[in-house]
Amino acid sequence: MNEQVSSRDEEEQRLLVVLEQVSRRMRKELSLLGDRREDVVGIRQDFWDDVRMNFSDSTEVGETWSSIVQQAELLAERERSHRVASEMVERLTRQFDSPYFARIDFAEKGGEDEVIYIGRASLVGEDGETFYVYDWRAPVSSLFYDHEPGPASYRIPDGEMEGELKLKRQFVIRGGQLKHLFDTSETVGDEILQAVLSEGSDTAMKSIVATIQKEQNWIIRDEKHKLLVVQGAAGSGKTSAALQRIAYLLYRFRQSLGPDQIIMFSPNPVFKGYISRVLPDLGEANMRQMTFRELIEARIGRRFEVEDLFSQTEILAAEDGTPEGEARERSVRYKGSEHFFITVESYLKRLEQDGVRFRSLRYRTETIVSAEEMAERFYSVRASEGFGARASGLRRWLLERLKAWVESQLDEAWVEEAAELVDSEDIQRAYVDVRRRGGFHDEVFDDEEQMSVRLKKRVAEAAVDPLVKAVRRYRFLDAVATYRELFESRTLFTSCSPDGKLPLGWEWMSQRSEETMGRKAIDHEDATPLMYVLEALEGFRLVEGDILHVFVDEAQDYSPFQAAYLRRRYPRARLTVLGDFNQAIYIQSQESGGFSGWTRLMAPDVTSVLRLTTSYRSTEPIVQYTKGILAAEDAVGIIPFQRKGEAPKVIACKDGGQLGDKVAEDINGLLAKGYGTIGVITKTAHETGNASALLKELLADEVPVTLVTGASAELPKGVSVLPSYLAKGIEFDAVLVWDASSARYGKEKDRKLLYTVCTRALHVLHIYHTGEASPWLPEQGG
Ligand SMILES: Nc1ncnc2c1ncn2[C@@H]1O[C@H](COP(=O)(O)OP(=O)(O)OP(=O)(O)O)[C@@H](O)[C@H]1O
Repeated sequence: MNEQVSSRDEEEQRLLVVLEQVSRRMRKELSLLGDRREDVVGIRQDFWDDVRMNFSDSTEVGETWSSIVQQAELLAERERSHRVASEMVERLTRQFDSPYFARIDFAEKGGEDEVIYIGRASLVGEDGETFYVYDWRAPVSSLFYDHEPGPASYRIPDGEMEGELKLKRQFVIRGGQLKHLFDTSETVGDEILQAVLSEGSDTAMKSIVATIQKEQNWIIRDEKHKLLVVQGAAGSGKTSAALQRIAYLLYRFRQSLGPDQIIMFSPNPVFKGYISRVLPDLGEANMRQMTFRELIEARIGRRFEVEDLFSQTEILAAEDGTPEGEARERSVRYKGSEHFFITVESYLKRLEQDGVRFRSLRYRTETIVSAEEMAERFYSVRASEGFGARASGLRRWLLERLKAWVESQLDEAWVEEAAELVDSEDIQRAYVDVRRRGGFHDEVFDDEEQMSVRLKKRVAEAAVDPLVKAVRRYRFLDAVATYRELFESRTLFTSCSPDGKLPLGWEWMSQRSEETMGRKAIDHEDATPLMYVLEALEGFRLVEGDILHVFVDEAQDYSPFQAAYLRRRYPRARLTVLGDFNQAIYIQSQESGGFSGWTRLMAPDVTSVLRLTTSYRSTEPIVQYTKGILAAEDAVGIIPFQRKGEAPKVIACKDGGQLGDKVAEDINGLLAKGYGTIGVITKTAHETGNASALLKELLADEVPVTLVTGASAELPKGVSVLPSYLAKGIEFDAVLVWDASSARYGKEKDRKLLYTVCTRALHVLHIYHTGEASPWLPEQGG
């Protein structure tokens, strides 16, 4: 019997032992769950029976109340333990399917060999001491990811545990059956990684626990740095590593960190849906997810019409080459820059002395409090108190002024007249009010008088109610006017700018802000600076101090200004920032080469910049081909993972009609071959509409064609037609590029966009074009 066969037998035996343990636990949990479920249902049904309802006097009411509270608490407790038990059952079900994926034999220095099995979750025997399986996040498990057999060590709370790694074995277990077993000398065996990567893609991302690579493991387990910046090639596993890192942090700091204290910034709603299954599959709850757009909407979207990044991109593409387009592009680049951030910062410093603009409180034509009075009050508080104390002081004072104004109006004719006209419901309320205050007793004879005062007061209060609400929300600060001032006064701008200069095109920007903000429209490039000014004036009262980890994916697409804003908004958070400068497709961040805005956010000693170079997503021919799209110096650090596949194809078409026909034919062929997800990627949303309409016409009804828009949150199986910027971060079995002609992708700035589009492919890449092909497509394609 050779060694491999005997170890297979042994492992099968051992698997049975583990599965027996899992099923024992399962039986126990299920019976507990059954009991608890009955409990919960029982309590719900008897809830009101067991509550002693008695409202005859105040003591009885008190007792009734406490018996309600008691029942509710009991119910909550049972429901909580019911939830915990059902989560446990879910976990055990997953464990029954595949309890572990690796084994390591490790001997501590001078110690015995220890056999350790590693899985998605740990499994401890009923004695509480036998570790059948270790969680992949346990300290000892890092041996599996970091080392080959030989001398090895792993981190423990008070140092390093050194020893020798004697065996490293990988398993594929599915449905409780041992499918494959490999002993490996590589860090993590290529066989399994090959197998995983050759699978068809799904509509949602999968976890990579069993095949995490060494460099990825560093990202996942880093605890030392406050700012982790990862530059990684397309498909190198940045997003995967980020999600595994979240799972790791939730495990490592489970006493002090919850999923609601972690926030992930995603590039678009489609991506949000795409990654939402990974953490639940790992048995953890999802972190909060947001797009930067949602942040803007929440902060200023209710009051203004704020342009989004996608519309801005489409407009810039449409106006490309025109003088208007060039001026706009310059403004977009500038307003995202660090130069502008510093300018705004020093403007804010000046505003501490003077210059904040306010909005008067007016009722009809009467000014209740003028902007000048507010300014005087605001600046009467010492600057050292900060904007926050000044603004909240002013807010309090304004609320009092509004109250006083209500009192002062009671004898005014407009109030008296309006009070005569109030409806019966108001009279009723006034009556209740007066009664509550002790009115309508025999000895009191001014009830009528009181009623009338009450009614008048209600009238005056209702009149200023919108003002009170606005003051509560700090609307008296005119952030827009304050911000616009920077583009109204040349001398003001130059005095704040770090080099004392106006940016090129300042006049154009000045005119533009008059046109847009004058009609309550905010260009996307103004949204973050405006938000920043607004929040600064309010003293950053809405900063989210409870967030402890912020993850930013596709970080190359954020402007330095946005990076600085996020840092400010989450002051206590550690940042994990992941991106690829080769995929910087938005004008707003191209100036900074994609990253400098991030790497300078924190001090160098708490910052770590890491690189991921191996590209796992695409086959080797696709990686080699897409490297050729980039400038030679940008393509240097991209290494394909060796996985075979067909060479990408470039297909010339006579015109749009022929292009549609050929793509449709291609789709039929690919579906027949079993490819589950096919992405037809256009440059802009405008083309997407046409392409999907055409394909729906050409393809049989049963072929599922979905038009993916900015609002979609789900990526379906079958054929998705989507614009380039919504394809960010996601992947398809086959990518069909819709019209990569030189007319569409001819400029230098289209190069990275084309690269981003083509790198979405796992197995098949077909590039269609009409007329001349994009100059960025490498020769060897056809
Ligand atoms: N260690 C790994 N084991 C298995 N699969 C992996 C591993 N690392 C990455 N992959 C796979 O490679 C693909 C790309 O990963 P991911 O989306 O995380 O890369 P990315 O760097 O964020 O890509 P991009 O920047 O192009 O959006 C995914 O299908 C992922 O599952």
